[in-house]
Amino acid sequence: MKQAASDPTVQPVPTSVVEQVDAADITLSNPKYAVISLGSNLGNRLETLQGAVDALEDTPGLRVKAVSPVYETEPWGVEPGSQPSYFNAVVVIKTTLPPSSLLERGQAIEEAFERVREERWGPRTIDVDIVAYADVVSDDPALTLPHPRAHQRAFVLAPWHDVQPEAQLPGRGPVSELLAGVGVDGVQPRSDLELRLPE
Ligand SMILES: Nc1ncnc2c1ncn2[C@@H]1O[C@H](COP(=O)(O)OP(=O)(O)OP(=O)(O)O)[C@@H](O)[C@H]1O
Ligand SMILES: Nc1nc2c(c(=O)[nH]1)N=C(CO)CN2
Repeated sequence: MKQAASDPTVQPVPTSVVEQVDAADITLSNPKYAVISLGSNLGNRLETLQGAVDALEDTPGLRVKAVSPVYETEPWGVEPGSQPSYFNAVVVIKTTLPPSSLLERGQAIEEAFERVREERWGPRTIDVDIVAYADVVSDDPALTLPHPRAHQRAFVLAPWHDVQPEAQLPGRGPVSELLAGVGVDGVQPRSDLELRLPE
């Protein structure tokens, strides 16, 4: 209902709030694709990855569009043999959540699986990384987009390439070329295992 300009109960809405609401409206009517990397090297790795896929699909404003094959991968960035091997997979989603809310949701899923942060690149029940969000490029340390190490990681590029062979990593180029550059050493498809796309 339109209020009379002289109505003393009507407070002006600050411009910053109007901008935030407008931004949220645009996001809501304009879902974006994003790519999420999942990794686990502690506990029941396959069950944990499936739990993370299901938790993503249970998120309001988020639909899982594709789930990659499962790979068994050598731990990256640490002394060889110092950690159990990982199971890795990539999930393509469509979402109305802004990047910051997607990060929060990923961190809540990590907490739900009792991930403990002890050392950099330490073993973990589950790691949920945002590889890319639409064509957003940002160097914010709290959420760097695309993920700052995704282009160096065969455990991200190989499963992503399986589900989106034509994909591009914003600012870095075609996933197929990045994968050819890093090679697939230490990254084995586990075709005996499968993650389910939630119904
Ligand atoms: N694209 C991103 N996806 C997830 N976290 C990110 C991203 N960019 C920045 N971060 C920040 O990185 C912090 C550390 O994340 P995390 O503990 O998962 O790192 P890690 O998985 O051990 O290592 P890596 O970042 O190399 O995968 C998070 O608290 C988060 O704020
Ligand atoms: N193989 C493999 N290595 C890693 C992984 C991972 O998911 N798979 N995650 C890391 C931190 O995100 C560090 N190293």
